[in-house]
Amino acid sequence: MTSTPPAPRLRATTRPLEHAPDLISLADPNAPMIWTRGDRGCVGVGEVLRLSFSGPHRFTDAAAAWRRIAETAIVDDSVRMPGSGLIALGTFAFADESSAESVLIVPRLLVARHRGQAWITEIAAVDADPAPLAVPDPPASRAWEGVRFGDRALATGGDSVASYLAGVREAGARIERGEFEKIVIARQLEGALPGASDLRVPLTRLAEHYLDCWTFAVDGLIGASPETLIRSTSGAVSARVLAGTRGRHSEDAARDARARDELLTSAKEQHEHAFAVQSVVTALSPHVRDLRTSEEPFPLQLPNVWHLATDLGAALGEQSSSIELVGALHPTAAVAGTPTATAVAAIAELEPFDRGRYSGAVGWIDADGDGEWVIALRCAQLGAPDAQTGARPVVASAGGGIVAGSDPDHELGETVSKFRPITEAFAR
Ligand SMILES: C=C(O[C@H]1C=CC=C(C(=O)O)[C@@H]1O)C(=O)O
Repeated sequence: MTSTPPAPRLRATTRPLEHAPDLISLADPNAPMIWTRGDRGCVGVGEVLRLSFSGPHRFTDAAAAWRRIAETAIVDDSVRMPGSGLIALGTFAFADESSAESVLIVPRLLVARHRGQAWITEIAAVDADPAPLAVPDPPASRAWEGVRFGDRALATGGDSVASYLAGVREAGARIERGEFEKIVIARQLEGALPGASDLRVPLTRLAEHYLDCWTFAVDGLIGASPETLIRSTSGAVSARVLAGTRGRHSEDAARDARARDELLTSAKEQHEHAFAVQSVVTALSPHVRDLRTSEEPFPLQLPNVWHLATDLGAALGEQSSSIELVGALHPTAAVAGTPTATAVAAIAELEPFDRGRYSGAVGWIDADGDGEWVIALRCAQLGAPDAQTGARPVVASAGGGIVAGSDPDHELGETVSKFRPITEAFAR
């Protein structure tokens, strides 16, 4: 279960920078710590504190541990922007039983920008010597040979695509029998990243192509997610719910427009989307006031897919930190199903792997508990380097919502579109 060392007392000092540096270029090529979207975001350099959590109480444990650290910290912040002062980046596993660690990491230096403004934060134990408040030089470029992905070998030795299709068919049969209404079934790809690869290459590609997504790298989890689980800033809360997908046809404008219109008018996709919105509204309602949603689902255009999207806004009704809100919302019907508990139990039965952090949460939290968290989608997890070759395993995951009438082959095609951000970013 969760194990946390006694929390050191931290000091965080934030000062403005005259120029906004290129964030990704400053990241550690081997272990990048990045959170960025368009002209906003931050890069962490070095690590002062790492807290690990696991099991069913990982969110409440993390919220409590962070509250203790924030309460005793000395924060000297002359910038006062979202993401200035004391910050931790984090990633949380999908399943209560997952063997993947959930972590909060406090970087030693954090360089951040928000539109035209930029700043630097130095964080250390109160009794440690302060580091200079200067932007470090970008690390030298390294090689990039890329990753060739293939279907992930099953522990049982079977065919992973056949196993995915069987899982989708079985899910459909259970929906017909009335066991649940919606379930999200995923599959995995795997590859090997050569030793000494520069992970700033795939991160730059993700950030440049997926402008409506948060590009992230936290503890080896790398991706670009379009789905905001929760953003909380000074009492205002927002979220973006996605469910319902069509692959893009960027080479053929008429076909692409048909795919979008089909998505908007499909009763099945609207039904699948409604489950996801309802799960967020139900989970968020006890924590907020004045909850409002966009009138109708709108088409969100990404380079690889169209999604049905609904934006939510509300006022925070009580003193919940952003991690507590993540814990209340997770897992939404966009990654689990409806009803939640039945769907989660069936996922454990029908998917022949531990999802790890895929479809969990990734984001950041500040000393006031404010933060931004997305659902960890369109992502891959890097493993430990091989002792001899230095190569690291990379596992990518993608899934889709199954409702009454879902077609297994269509669902398989949808996962191919959802893998594209990762397979293309990690290509040679
Ligand atoms: C589960 C995934 O996507 C979710 C988010 C948006 C649309 C989805 C869908 O249409 O099925 C999924 O609910 C994934 O990308 O692996």
